[in-house]
Amino acid sequence: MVTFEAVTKRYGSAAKSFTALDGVDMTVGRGEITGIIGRSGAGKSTLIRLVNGLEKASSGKVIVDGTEVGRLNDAGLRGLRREVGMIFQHFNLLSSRTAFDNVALPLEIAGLSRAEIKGKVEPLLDLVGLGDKAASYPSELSGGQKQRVGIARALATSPKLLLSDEATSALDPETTQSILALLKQINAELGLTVLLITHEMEVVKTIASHVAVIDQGRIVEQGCTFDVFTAPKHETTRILLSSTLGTSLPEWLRSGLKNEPSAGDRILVRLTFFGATAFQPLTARLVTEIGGDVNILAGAIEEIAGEPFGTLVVSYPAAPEIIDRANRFFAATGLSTEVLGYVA
Ligand SMILES: Nc1ncnc2c1ncn2[C@@H]1O[C@H](COP(=O)(O)OP(=O)(O)OP(=O)(O)O)[C@@H](O)[C@H]1O
Repeated sequence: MVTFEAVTKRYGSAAKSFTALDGVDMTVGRGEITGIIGRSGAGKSTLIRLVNGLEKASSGKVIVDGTEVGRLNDAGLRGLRREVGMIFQHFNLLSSRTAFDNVALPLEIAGLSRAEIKGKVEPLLDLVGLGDKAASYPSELSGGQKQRVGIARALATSPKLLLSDEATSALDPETTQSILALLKQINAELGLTVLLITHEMEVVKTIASHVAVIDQGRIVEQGCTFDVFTAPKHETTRILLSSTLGTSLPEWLRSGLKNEPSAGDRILVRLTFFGATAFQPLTARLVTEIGGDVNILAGAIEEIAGEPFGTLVVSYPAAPEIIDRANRFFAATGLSTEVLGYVA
């Protein structure tokens, strides 16, 4: 649905330019929800603004549904923006208009009659759960309700693609979840492709089937969310994920970690459970296997893109025969493990 081919975007003059995107190659599959994550200033907004033609690539191609955005004239860009809806962090509603009239705005601009507009806006307000708020002004709505109006407005022109620019960043966690559920529902029911940018890993983990990680204007990693989140390859991805998944070590453990064991030390190992191993009582078997002296130090089970994923940090004596027994057990069960270090 969207393809970036060697896209570079420079801001400023030739004499003093800043490269915001640097050779981006990326694909957003039709009907999928794709998340782009990255730190502040990584280039996320620039990337999304290239998709609806608010910015122009300095080189390379951005292709949306077969059309190269950089080649469109003004009329072409207006057409593109009817095909590409957008929602924003601060909703961008007109405070002088009711919920109904905010959703109606793009249809008024497109020249539809009042009856046609009514026929479109009412079902959209119902879809986003605001059928009874048509006459309310933005000041009378909660943040979540305002974003629902924003979503209805973005859908008014029946776009094929929805861009979301930090759409849940101003919302509390519960409201965030309800908005994400709505986006997921719209994606499933209308077959709408969704491209969202966020600095919240939780958002990507909850709804995106695919993810791209951007760092200093470059895509450093991309793929299925489950694969990228459970086996991140790039350091930036690991850092971004460390605060979200139960994969980070508590400070009290991290501060005492050594690279080499001394006599009597314990080894710290992170076990990762997913797929078939997620539902087996492997920890209990590990305890039996190595003779009982296993401590569970940290752990979490969560869902990534709808699949269970668990991590557990355990320690046991760093004696060679015990490490051997544990390693044989890990190999036999297919558990994914990582030695984190040694503690006294
Ligand atoms: N119009 C502009 N002129 C000059 N530099 C710009 C312009 N827009 C963005 N930049 C710079 O390009 C870089 C990428 O900005 P961008 O807004 O795309 O990042 P971002 O990942 O969306 O960040 P944030 O999450 O903070 O919004 C930043 O260093 C920013 O300062």
